[in-house]
Amino acid sequence: MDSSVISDANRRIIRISSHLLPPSNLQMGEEIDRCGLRREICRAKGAAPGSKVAILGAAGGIGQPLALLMKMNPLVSVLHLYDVVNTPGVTADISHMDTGAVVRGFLGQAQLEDALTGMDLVIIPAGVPRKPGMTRDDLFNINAGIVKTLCEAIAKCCPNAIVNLISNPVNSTVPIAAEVFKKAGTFDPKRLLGVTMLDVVRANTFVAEVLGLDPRDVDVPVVGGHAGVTILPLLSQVKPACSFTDKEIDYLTDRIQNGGTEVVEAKAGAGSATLSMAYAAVKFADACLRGLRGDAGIVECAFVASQVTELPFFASKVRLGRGGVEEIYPLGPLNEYERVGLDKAKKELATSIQKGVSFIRK
Ligand SMILES: NC(=O)C1=CN([C@@H]2O[C@H](COP(=O)(O)OP(=O)(O)OC[C@H]3O[C@@H](n4cnc5c(N)ncnc54)[C@H](O)[C@@H]3O)[C@@H](O)[C@H]2O)C=CC1
Ligand SMILES: O=C([O-])CC(=O)C(=O)O
Repeated sequence: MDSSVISDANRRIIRISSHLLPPSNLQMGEEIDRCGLRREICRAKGAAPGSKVAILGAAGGIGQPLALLMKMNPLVSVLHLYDVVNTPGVTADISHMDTGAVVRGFLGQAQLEDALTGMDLVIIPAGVPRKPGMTRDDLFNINAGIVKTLCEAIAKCCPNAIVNLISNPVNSTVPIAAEVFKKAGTFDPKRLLGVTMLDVVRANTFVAEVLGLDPRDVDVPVVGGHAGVTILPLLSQVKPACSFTDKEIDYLTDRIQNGGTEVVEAKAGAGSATLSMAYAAVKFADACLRGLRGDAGIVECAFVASQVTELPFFASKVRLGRGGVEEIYPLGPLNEYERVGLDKAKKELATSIQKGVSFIRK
């Protein structure tokens, strides 16, 4: 086991760079803080109110800024950072922030169960990102196995946690997670949410640009899924109420559906959206945490098990509450342009969902 990681579960605590405290100096059961002092010397802090949150893939391009932003979230009392690489450094760094959440790092498969035990919310940005020329589905072969392994551990260690799944292709990874949970007997459709918030964030931004408004005042429902034509912005339902020319509708639909590719191409091989995704993930996680706390009227779009269409999973507006997804809203009236888009979206989604399901059932 790597001893350079902060881990209460092993009663082994190192709060500085591991090179200052060689792992070989530590015995199981020893508790040492940054000055080499035993932990019992430090005065105990009462348990802070708030939720316990784990990020799986916390050392990655999304994971690091996501960890930073979750450490700043006052609804978080404990923040567990898990990855297969680099968590000691990320954890040491983030843990110096003078905000309330207690941060602990976990490195490698051997510490996955400790990372998950007791968590209320698990956010998963683990997995490989796209390079130019790839589709999200091209990530399936690697990311499907990663999501499977992580979800098996969630089913075992925190079966009641809310899961926010970011890893692509979301249209397939959410069905994979559902199948893993079903196999383990822990599936609760209210608690598994594919994160499509970045599509909404982009849609709000691009629509606000066209309308000459502040994006914070704009609300665009984006339904369907999270890849290409499955990303369906409902421009007829934008708030505040407005109208668009045909040219604006074509431009906005194309830009929203291909926002991810725009970033992948601009990064030219260095990955996909990370900073805007971390922002979107935190916006979504914060909504889930406010729901868990019992706040009323929290509505966001997410890719969930659904009966809104004939497909078993679909992204649409959902109301979040203490149990996770408490209500799934129908799509509302669609215009002809959106009905055509919906048919295209459903066709591709059906294939992607089936691919995820078959990966586990095979
Ligand atoms: N849902 C959405 O809207 C979006 C999804 N994504 C997806 O998020 C995923 C992550 O993207 P980035 O952070 O940019 O990639 P990245 O490569 O920078 O980071 C991924 C992290 O996952 C870790 N990882 C790999 N295998 C793991 C395992 N078995 N357990 C735990 N951690 C593991 C890696 O070590 C790495 O630190 C990609 O699949 C990407 O396509 C990206 C942007 C938006
Ligand atoms: O495009 C990608 O590969 C990453 C992603 O999902 C997004 O930015 O929407």
